Amino acid sequence: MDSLLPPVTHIEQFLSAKQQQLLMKEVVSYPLERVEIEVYGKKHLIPRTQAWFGDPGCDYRFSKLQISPLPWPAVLSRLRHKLRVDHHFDSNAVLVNYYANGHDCMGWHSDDEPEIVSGSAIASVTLGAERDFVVRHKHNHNKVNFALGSGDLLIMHAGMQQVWQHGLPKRLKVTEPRVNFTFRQIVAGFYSR
Ligand SMILES: O=C(O)CCC(=O)C(=O)O
Ligand SMILES: [Fe+2]
Repeated sequence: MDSLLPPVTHIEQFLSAKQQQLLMKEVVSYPLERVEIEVYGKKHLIPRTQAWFGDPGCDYRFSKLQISPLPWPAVLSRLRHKLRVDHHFDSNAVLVNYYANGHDCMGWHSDDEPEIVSGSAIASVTLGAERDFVVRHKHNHNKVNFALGSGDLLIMHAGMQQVWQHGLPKRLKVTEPRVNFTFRQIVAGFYSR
């Protein structure tokens, strides 16, 4: 696969204003954490906070940390259901990332961890401040920018993670928070035996 465009679908305003409001209200109660990760032997605090929700057994490994899922909160569970109904998108876990302002960010990576069902799609829902989500081809470095606004859905289709990386660069002029939810398909029990 050596295409010019990444295999993604961007659906603006997937969530209504009311749905966004309900979700934002719930996010305030999430136990968001700024975890410490080790990169090339050096410890860093991530430039954002996060929480991991999912079905039992859907553990996730982040740097050297193994994180067990918290049970699905009500509104997030409804959003998972809406993805299934509207887009036939099945997931059993979601990573919530909270970017307090444009100083918070996420570096280049692919969502290709071994506990993710190989070749599965990932659905990303955004709330709050609009931010650029940048995708680049692993080999030819072709870059594509998606301005993700509040309520938008971005589906990264099967096979994308093997060929493309993505990241959320700093945008120092942004003063408002942004929340992102990446719904994933995890191999349940991957780390428990
Ligand atoms: O915040 C975003 O839009 C990206 C999040 C992401 O790439 C991830 O959670 O792996
Ligand atoms: Fe990602």
